[in-house]
Amino acid sequence: MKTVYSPLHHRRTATSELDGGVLIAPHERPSRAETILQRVRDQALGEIVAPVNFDLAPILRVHTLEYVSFLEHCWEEWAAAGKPGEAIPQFWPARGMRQRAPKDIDGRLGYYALGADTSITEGTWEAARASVDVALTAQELVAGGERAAFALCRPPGHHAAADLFGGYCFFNNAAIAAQAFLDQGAKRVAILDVDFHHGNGTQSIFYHRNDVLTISIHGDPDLVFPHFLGFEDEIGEGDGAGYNLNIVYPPGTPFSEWQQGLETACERVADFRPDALVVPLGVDTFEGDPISFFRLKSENYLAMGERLGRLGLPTLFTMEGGYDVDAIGVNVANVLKGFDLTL
Ligand SMILES: NCCCCCC(=O)NO
Ligand SMILES: [Mg+2]
Ligand SMILES: [Zn+2]
Repeated sequence: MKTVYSPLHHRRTATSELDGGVLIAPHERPSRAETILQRVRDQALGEIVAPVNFDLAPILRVHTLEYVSFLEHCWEEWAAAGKPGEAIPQFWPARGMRQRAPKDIDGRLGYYALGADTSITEGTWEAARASVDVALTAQELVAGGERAAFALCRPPGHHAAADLFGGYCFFNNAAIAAQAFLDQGAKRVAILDVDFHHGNGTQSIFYHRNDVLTISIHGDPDLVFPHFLGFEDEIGEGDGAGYNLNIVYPPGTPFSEWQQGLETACERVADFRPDALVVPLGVDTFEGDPISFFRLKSENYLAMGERLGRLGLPTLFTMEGGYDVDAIGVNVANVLKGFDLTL
């Protein structure tokens, strides 16, 4: 399958991530994308394609104008305020306070952030836009007849909601691509998130709709980020009731357990009869991942890809998490290889 990649991901090179009370070198770093790209090339998985540049219209089908404008101008406002470090939120509209975006940049950062783990830096806007272009270019390949395409997105997207950033995400690449399928005539799209973390942004974007089925298999939010969404009783609301499925697993879950969730998810996708499948592909389910607690092994990603391929659907993969940089290339390529075995 083809891979879409943009070197503009390098414009997102943050130097600080708040973790454990200190600022660390971010887990979500440029070497992740470069390692995956090298493995895709070494394995000759398919052509590497540069993205087409899209305007804001597809982004605004998912994200609010106020939020997009905040992201575009945040860094310049932060720098103009004379702040010494990277733009990191400190204050939130907590319970009992007014849920509105103030004028001050500190207040605006907290209003639009779901956590303090994700800084905004000079170049973040450009990299996030390019990551959307990568996803939309891959979506066009699939809509144009390719059985599957891999959007090597960086920064990732599945934690980003209509007006929220965090968990290293700014624009929800997978949601924007899913909406593009619908805007081009698809009746139903399924999103099956295999990242270790709950795709809270994706869930909330489509929570009241029945034209997008959102499924996520992830670590128990009672024990891990995003902490406040992703529980199994979240099934959708209104027209969307029954069109959201969360499958939650505990620490130490091996592939033999995890794949039962994948089977449940795939059967739900098949029942939904979508015109396209979007797979937010995080490989932080890996046993060596530094911030996660599942125990998948590299060879398991072949079986993961093969099961997804057996759905027989036009499929778009969007890169999400995975922070064992030594293993990320092998693990991502194994999903794509396993998928291609079913062609
Ligand atoms: N810094 C808190 C954890 C962020 C998780 C990022 C991720 O991999 N999401 O899928
Ligand atoms: Mg997931
Ligand atoms: Zn993740």
